[in-house]
Amino acid sequence: VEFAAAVGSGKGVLGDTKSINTESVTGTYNLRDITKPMYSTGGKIETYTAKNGSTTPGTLLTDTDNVWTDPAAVDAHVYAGVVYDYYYNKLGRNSFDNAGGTMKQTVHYSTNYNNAFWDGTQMVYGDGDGSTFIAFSGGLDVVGHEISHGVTERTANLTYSYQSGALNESWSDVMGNLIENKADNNWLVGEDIYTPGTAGDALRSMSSPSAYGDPENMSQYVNTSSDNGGVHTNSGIPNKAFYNFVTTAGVTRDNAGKVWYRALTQYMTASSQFIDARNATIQAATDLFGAGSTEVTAVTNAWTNVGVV
Ligand SMILES: O=C(O)[C@H](CCc1ccccc1)CC1(C(=O)N[C@@H](Cc2c[nH]c3ccccc23)C(=O)O)CCCC1
Ligand SMILES: [Zn+2]
Repeated sequence: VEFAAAVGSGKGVLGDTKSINTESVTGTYNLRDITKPMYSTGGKIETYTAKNGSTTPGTLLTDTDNVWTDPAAVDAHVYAGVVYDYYYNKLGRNSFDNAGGTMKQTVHYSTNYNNAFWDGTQMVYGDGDGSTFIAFSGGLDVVGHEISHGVTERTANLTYSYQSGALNESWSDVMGNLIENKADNNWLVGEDIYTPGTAGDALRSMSSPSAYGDPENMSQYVNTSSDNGGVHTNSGIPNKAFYNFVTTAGVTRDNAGKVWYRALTQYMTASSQFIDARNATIQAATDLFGAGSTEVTAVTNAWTNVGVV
């Protein structure tokens, strides 16, 4: 068969060896995953390299022996598959567009690029400068965060500024955390790719946003025009609300994810403010678990605790 699914191997950014879904094409291998349900309608996961330039998507990565030696590419590819699986299996969503759209990502964007982003159609990952950051695709929560921007854009499409932008940011942090699902119930964001020389630090904390100088109550909302109105800072308030909700006795991580996803896709809109997110998550929990449920009580208290009432 000319185009066949194959399984290769390679080391990720943190040096861990993992299997990779690739495509074999007469004597060479493409970094293309054709094993997902979306393949029935042509959807794939494809990983490209910008070769330290800034043209995307760049060049589809290939390899001659299916043993891959580009850690940033290995993780971008494998983690995109993990994100696809979460949305498909847990939330019934078929790729970022819910239409089985091919997921593309580009690694080695620019030089020493200390960031990653969703560009409206694909994920783009920098390599970091090696001291403040290492390759951004090495963080599963980061990959989940970026792909979730694609989900948000195709659903509520929360305007990326001020309160709606902070909600946009928070929903990406929440989904990234749910997908990463670390055993130690880690509530940090970007911990795997931030400051390789310092253990235990991160970009943000969802359980204690204030540990990183971010607000965790409406009374601490930061009025600023920088960073599109502080979207990466004020996200601490809805992030803390989610943390409150998911850590309430009787609320599971899977059910919390269902509530957050239903709120985003059924009730929130581009101009939603924090109060609208409160109402959307209460309504979603009511839809899913009933008016007097543990989940409804928990989510109501979660927002009240952060001063969104
Ligand atoms: O997706 C996002 O929200 C962030 C994308 C930011 C961006 C937007 C547009 C063009 C370029 C970059 C990327 C991430 C982020 O939170 N970035 C923060 C923190 C950060 C990363 N690298 C930095 C370098 C300097 C200052 C802050 C940062 C930011 O851009 O604020 C998300 C998870 C990890 C990286
Ligand atoms: Zn983001």
